[in-house]
Amino acid sequence: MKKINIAIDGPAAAGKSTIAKLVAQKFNMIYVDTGAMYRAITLYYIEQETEDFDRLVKEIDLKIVLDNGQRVILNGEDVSERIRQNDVTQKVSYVASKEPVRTFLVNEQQKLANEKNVVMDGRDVGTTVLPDAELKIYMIASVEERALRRLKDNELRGIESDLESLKLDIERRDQYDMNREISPLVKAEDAISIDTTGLTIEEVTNKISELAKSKMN
Ligand SMILES: Nc1ncnc2c1ncn2[C@@H]1O[C@H](COP(=O)(O)OP(=O)(O)O)[C@@H](O)[C@H]1O
Ligand SMILES: Nc1ccn([C@@H]2O[C@H](COP(=O)(O)OP(=O)(O)O)[C@@H](O)[C@H]2O)c(=O)n1
Repeated sequence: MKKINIAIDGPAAAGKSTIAKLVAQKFNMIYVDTGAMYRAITLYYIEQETEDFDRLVKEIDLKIVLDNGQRVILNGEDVSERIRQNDVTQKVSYVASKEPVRTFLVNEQQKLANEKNVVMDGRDVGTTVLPDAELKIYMIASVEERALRRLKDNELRGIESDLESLKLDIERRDQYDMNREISPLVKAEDAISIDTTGLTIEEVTNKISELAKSKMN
């Protein structure tokens, strides 16, 4: 079987990470959550209280541990759970729109995918990080369904939220991500769109697995 890279992009809470993780497990590939990397820099931004993004990316000590899921280590501390909190979610799209932040992380992500065999999810993976990925998916779902899914996620994680605010937050973040100047969220021309509204996790995983198999042969 041929080694390939798979890029999964799309708006907030469309199911990208859930499906990317399962597809990676199925084919013994490495799963990379690029959103978590933007979230980690955002946490550092909140802690440092500075708008000097050049300084932030120079100083940051960010380690991505890629075994069995992904752990994010910021300055020696595992922040994998912390970066899901509301304060980070509120600011992440702003921080992710800054040029030094994007240049730094795209470079890190390209290094992670250098040997192929990764399933990487985010907003600009198919367009910017891995434009040569063998399979590109653009995953969408209705805002209502995405907000409901995130509500359940938050309940499980013990994060307080309500449906209406989640819907507003998802819409606001999508608008910001789609309209920023540098590598905005957009479907790559050669990406395959999958609308997961009303589909089960298994159905989406199977669909993408079939596509992946056809690229590996
Ligand atoms: N068909 C589906 N595809 C993907 N995720 C689904 C589906 N149905 C329900 N979910 C749930 O929706 C949530 C999606 O969140 P996540 O994978 O973090 O999305 P994203 O990475 O796009 O932000 C998960 O809790 C997952 O269990
Ligand atoms: N490749 C990426 C991944 C995330 N991001 C930014 O990081 C934010 C958080 O990404 P995420 O994947 O954790 O978002 P969720 O949909 O999981 O909440 C997004 O809203 C984008 O602003 C990005 O700009 N480029």
